[in-house]
Amino acid sequence: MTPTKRMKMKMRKRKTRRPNFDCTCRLAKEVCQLKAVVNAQSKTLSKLVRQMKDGCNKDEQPKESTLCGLNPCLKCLQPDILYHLGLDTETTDFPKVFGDVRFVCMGGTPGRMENFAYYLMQEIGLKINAATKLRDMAEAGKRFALFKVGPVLCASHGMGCPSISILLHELIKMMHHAKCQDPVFIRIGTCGGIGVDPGTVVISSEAVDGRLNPAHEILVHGVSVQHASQLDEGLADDIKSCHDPSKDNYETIIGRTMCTHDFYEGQSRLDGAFCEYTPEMKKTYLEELQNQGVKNIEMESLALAALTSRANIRAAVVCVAILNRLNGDQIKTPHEILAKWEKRPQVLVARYIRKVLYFHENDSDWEEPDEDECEGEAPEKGATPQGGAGDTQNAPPEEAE
Ligand SMILES: O=P(O)(O)O[C@H]1O[C@H](CO)[C@@H](O)[C@H]1O
Ligand SMILES: O=c1cc[nH]c(=O)[nH]1
Repeated sequence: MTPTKRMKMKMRKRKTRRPNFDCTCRLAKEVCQLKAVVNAQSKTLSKLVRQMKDGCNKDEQPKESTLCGLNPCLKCLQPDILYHLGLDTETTDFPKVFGDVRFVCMGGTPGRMENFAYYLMQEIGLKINAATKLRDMAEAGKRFALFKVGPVLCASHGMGCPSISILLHELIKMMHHAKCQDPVFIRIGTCGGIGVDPGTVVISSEAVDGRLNPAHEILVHGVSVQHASQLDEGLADDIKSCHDPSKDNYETIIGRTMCTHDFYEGQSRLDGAFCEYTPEMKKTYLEELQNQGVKNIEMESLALAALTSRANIRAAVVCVAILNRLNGDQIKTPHEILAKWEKRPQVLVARYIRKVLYFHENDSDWEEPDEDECEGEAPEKGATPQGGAGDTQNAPPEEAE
């Protein structure tokens, strides 16, 4: 047989085998996915059994939350009404419903946070089947969206410090009433980069205002009050360590974040409805920010940093830069690319949460699942989990970008 004939026959054979191959591959993936979920759940079960054995005589129910510095009058509010979340302490048993919360993740839009909740469900092994539906727990408040995935709350915060402040007051009270222990608050968002490539993930070391002052200023009784806006350095490092340069084709950096109360003039844009400065003045200002170690600009970090540190809550801000402000103001990147970039902070934070939930110092069998075997993006809401051929000991397979 001539080499060309042999090749043609091989190709024909390959073609006829393809449907079978695809089917086996899909089946194998589904089996692995299921295996991983079962593994993750049996892990949680063993942990519970271990806790039961270890701590039968211990008092398991904490008496108070670990939060501090809160309003002393909270105990007099019976019920306490969290108006914008549409929840109150009379009709909801906070310790029962929210007592297990360990992470509170926030981002600007309800859609992003709903997607993130579904993604997390899969990543932390709580997605039993593709039809699992999440309920918006703050629907009655008609302001913010709130989803709960096991120990993780996912909330939308709208735009700007006034909006996120209202959410934070109510979430912090929720953590207090629910007697939560050491909850960690993380904002996953978008930002304008300063001298960084679009698509880069910036984790904030601290939040500063337009004067580079690391404080969130509010007016109380007409008097200016400033609250320090430090963020948790260790947490920022832990989240950064979840970036894997060999697999993630983008950079993750830590730097100062400037937080403004406006997207246009506050961020020295030239494309707002009003502009009373020159392009040269803008250039000088942004370059000064860059010289001072500012890596990005967004609009909520000051309030988040200040309110959480007042309550003794560890917090982080993880944002993807959707443009480099040194190169322009308008966001021209196509929507599909923006949507891809928006998932980068989510993937990083999901990895961090998985690590905290599934890694126990005493466990010798911790094994990061092999991401090479998992293909695809973080899924859209309600989508069937894809990829995940990794057979893991502890956690379900992780979706890679
Ligand atoms: O991507 P999100 O979380 O909405 O955050 C950023 O995007 C909004 C401006 O477009 C501001 O809220 C800013 O902080
Ligand atoms: O430039 C930007 C982009 C996103 N969010 C901001 O606040 N500014």
